[in-house]
Amino acid sequence: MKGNHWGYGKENGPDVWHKNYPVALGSRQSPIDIPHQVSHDPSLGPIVLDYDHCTSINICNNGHSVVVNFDDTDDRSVIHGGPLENPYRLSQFHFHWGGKGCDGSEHTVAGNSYASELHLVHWNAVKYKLFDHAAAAPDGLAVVGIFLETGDDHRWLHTITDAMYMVKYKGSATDFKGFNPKCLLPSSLHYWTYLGSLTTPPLHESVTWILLKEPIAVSEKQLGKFRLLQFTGEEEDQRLRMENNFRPPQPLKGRRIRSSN
Ligand SMILES: CCCCCCc1ccc(S(N)(=O)=O)cc1
Ligand SMILES: [Zn+2]
Repeated sequence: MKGNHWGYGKENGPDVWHKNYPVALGSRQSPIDIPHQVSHDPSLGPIVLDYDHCTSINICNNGHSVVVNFDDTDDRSVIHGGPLENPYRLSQFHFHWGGKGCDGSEHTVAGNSYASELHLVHWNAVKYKLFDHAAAAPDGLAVVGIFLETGDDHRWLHTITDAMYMVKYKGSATDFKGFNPKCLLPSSLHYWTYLGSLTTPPLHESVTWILLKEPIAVSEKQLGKFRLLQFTGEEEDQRLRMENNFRPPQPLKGRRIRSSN
């Protein structure tokens, strides 16, 4: 049996990650709860997502989530503005979700969870040569978080859920070209922002979080397709349904959360 790798089960879940990743008990961990009252910062400009020339490459199951990877060898898809001092390159996006009828977002808003949370992961290629370097630096990453709530079918999400049959097992991947994540954005780009961390090991405290206030609607049927995925590989005896792959909110430890208008 391979080492006790981290996961979301009883034996290897968020409550024990600190054993192998002591930063789990650090001072800028994510996710967090966004309280009712957040200071509005008029100096915070709008976030700009320049994804018109983005190039998606593939969709894969990494044993923790379903991930769509992008070509980030140049500045073809970047975000800038808002709290960011540089443009940050889009590297990948992925989701976190719950079980049947259970919520699965990572961040919560005034104690309320959403059904799921989409993370658009970007890195500071101005200051760092490689994603892995940026992922370990305090100003290395910028992740845009979008809440998913259950409602009508999402007109563009089906292109992702339809591909999930091809990546059911951990370690599987398939081509996924021509997808522009702009189609997953809500109508308003109003956001909350704070300094935090990766929400999975290695839990590096390297993320400027930008959480969009407005959720997008997806249907229960579409969410159900996420749960066809498995944490386990095709060759493993255990068949573990991929669900509840979220870390609960962590202590704020005095951090300021700012709100765009
Ligand atoms: C040195 C390699 C680090 C790989 C970090 C991969 C990763 C990216 C984003 C997130 S999340 N859920 O905070 O958006 C978690 C993990
Ligand atoms: Zn994530």
